[in-house]
Amino acid sequence: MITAKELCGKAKANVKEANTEELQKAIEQGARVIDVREPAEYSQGHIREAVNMPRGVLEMQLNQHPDVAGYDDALERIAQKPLYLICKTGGRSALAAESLERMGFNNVYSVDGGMTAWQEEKRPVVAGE
Ligand SMILES: O=S(=O)([O-])[S-]
Repeated sequence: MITAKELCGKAKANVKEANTEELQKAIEQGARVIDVREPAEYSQGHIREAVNMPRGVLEMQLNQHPDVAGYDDALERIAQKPLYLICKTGGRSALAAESLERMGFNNVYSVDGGMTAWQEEKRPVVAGE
């Protein structure tokens, strides 16, 4: 048996991580951001450019991302740009990144420190849906 913290630690060791500085630059360059927290957490404060797809449904909903929804090759399209996953502190996003890598995505980053770091650094957030 391992704890959730250990599970996340193993995932973090397996995936590419980015810090908030790198995320901010990536957003400026057009990268996509998916916030994998639950809707109630997202609505309390999120990055303006982030689309909410909770970790529990991410793999199933990815082809419905607003940038690619409706295309037969939605997943191939979403894979064409770097994808940054963010959660509260970087645990769920690492698990989610691991899963997307298993689906064949190789340009996926988990944001280390998550929204906690983003907000501690006073980077901009918006509330609501
Ligand atoms: O997994 S978590 O960092 O959002 S608590």
